[in-house]
Amino acid sequence: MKVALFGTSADPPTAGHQAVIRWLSDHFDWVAVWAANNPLKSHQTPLEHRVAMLHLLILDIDSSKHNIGLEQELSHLRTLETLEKAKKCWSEAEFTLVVGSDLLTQLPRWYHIEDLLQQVQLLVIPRPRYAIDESNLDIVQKLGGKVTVANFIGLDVSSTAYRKNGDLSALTPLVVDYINKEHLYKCVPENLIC
Ligand SMILES: Nc1ncnc2c1ncn2[C@@H]1O[C@H](COP(=O)(O)OP(=O)(O)OP(=O)(O)O)[C@@H](O)[C@H]1O
Ligand SMILES: O=C(O)c1ccc[n+]([C@@H]2O[C@H](COP(=O)([O-])O)[C@@H](O)[C@H]2O)c1
Repeated sequence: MKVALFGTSADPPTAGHQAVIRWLSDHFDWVAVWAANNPLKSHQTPLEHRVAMLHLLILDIDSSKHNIGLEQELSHLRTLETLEKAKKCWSEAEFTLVVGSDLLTQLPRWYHIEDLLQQVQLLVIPRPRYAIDESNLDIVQKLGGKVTVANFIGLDVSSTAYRKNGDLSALTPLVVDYINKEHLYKCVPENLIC
């Protein structure tokens, strides 16, 4: 059984995350998704809201395989700990850690990255504005990464584009409704309540 592991800070989750998850659903037996805090970043919204938005984002995906799970119990600051939890859930699985190409430069700073890379396949999703640089790939491979680059290009949207510029095209309607209902991200230009 091939399990894709896709963690996100989901602050907020975007149409870009949704497109990645949809693509993973077509290519894996099971897609495990969770919202996590990132020890290398600060977050604007409490994790419980980010989980709720991620749930709405996944609900909206029409997957004929019904193989997408919001596996919030996997959430941890360190992906190595997430993997340990995943191994308890799916003892016979082959795990593929999924990251966008922007994370290639960050990965070497992750906790015990060599241990992690030894135990998973690494799938990199090309992302507009983050060209895959051979030297970054090389560094990850030297750390033991068994890297595949997906034949799928992510959307040109990001959580930052919403937080900083109020780019609503980054978000899906259910997530926009949730943000409005819960009065989140009050300082983004679109919301004008700061
Ligand atoms: N549009 C996208 N295409 C491909 N991968 C993406 C896309 N958006 C996010 N990802 C990947 O999803 C994972 C979670 O990303 P994250 O939640 O940090 O989104 P983000 O838009 O980069 O957020 P921020 O702008 O806050 O840094 C990372 O591996 C990231 O590379
Ligand atoms: O293991 C680590 O040291 C580590 C460092 C930074 C990020 N991560 C994980 O990477 C995933 C993507 O994070 P982000 O902030 O880019 O959405 C998420 O599951 C984080 O918990 C993990």
